[in-house]
Amino acid sequence: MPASPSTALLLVNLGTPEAPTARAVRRYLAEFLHDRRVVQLTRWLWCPLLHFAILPLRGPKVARKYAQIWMEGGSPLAVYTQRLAAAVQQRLPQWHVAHAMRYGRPAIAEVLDAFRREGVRRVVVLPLYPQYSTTTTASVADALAKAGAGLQVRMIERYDTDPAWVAAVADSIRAHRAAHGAGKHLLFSFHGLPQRLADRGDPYPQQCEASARAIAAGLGLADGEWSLSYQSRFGRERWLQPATLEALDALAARGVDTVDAVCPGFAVDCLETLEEVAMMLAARYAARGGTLRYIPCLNDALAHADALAALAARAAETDDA
Ligand SMILES: C=CC1=C(C)c2cc3[nH]c(cc4nc(cc5[nH]c(cc1n2)c(C)c5CCC(=O)O)C(CCC(=O)O)=C4C)c(C)c3C=C
Ligand SMILES: [Fe+2]
Ligand SMILES: [Fe+2]
Repeated sequence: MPASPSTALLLVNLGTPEAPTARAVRRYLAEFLHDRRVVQLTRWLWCPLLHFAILPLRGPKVARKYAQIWMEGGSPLAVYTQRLAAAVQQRLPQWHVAHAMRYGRPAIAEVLDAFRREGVRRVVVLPLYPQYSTTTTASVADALAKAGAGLQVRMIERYDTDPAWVAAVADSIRAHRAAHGAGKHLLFSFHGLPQRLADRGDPYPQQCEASARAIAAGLGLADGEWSLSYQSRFGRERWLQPATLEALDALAARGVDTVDAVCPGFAVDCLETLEEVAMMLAARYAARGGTLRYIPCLNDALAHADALAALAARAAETDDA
């Protein structure tokens, strides 16, 4: 695209609490879990359950988890998303690059308002979810439909097998293994999803499989040297299988003493990678006599920023064609 100051790139992530406190976590979860894309139960059933059971119980419990990973600048998801946007801005000097959160702040609507005030006319929106899901990517599209009036908005729906992104993840795994030693097995752990949504056509699991296969191929791994699982289950219904916790228990039972775990569904590190995988699941693996080495997300790595900037530039060129 002919780069012009009237074009902007908006990186959108999920959102995260403003503080590691029960109150802030309740506020964040209340907005998140009222989204019908995320929870589809009818309101009369879901609202009492949410307000009188889930938020009061989960607020303090989850706040304690956030407290363990909190960074000087805030929640890791917020800090790394901000740094990633700054790194992408360096690669696209002619563009306005900003980030927003689907839940909480900076809100998508407020960033789009700022763009309008700055004279932006075209916005490429890149949800920081490599794999499309109705629960995440489509929810960003909903927010854009409400807040995007007067702007020419183009959303990048997926980048699950984008060659530059795949190479960036594969290189980060290779570098981590070179520095810390290679585990006997590489586990790709993706955020889970209710099986019901996959049965209704959510393409998320197929795209997770495509990402894992492409990254494993980039690393030259044979079939038995890697596997895929789904983490972060919420609620009681059946989620995608196999669950990461059970996959790790099975690897431990097989006597696999060192496992490398990587989470290529998460653009940046967050509660689900840093607390659940790198702390909780690693401790559980250690209790079974093994070692789980967590390989961080791409975060604000140069190769990540390059891959996302190239995706944005291509999306804008497609518009011009
Ligand atoms: C209610 C069900 C949930 C669905 C469906 C879901 C899908 C989904 N989520 C992500 C990415 C992230 N989720 C994060 C946290 C998180 N997710 C849920 C629930 C669902 N997610 C909850 C309740 C929470 C909050 C933590 C908790 O209470 O356990 C995060 C991390 C946020 C942070 O602040 O660090 C991310 C990122 C994807 C990609 C996805 C679709 C498949
Ligand atoms: Fe409610
Ligand atoms: Fe989630």
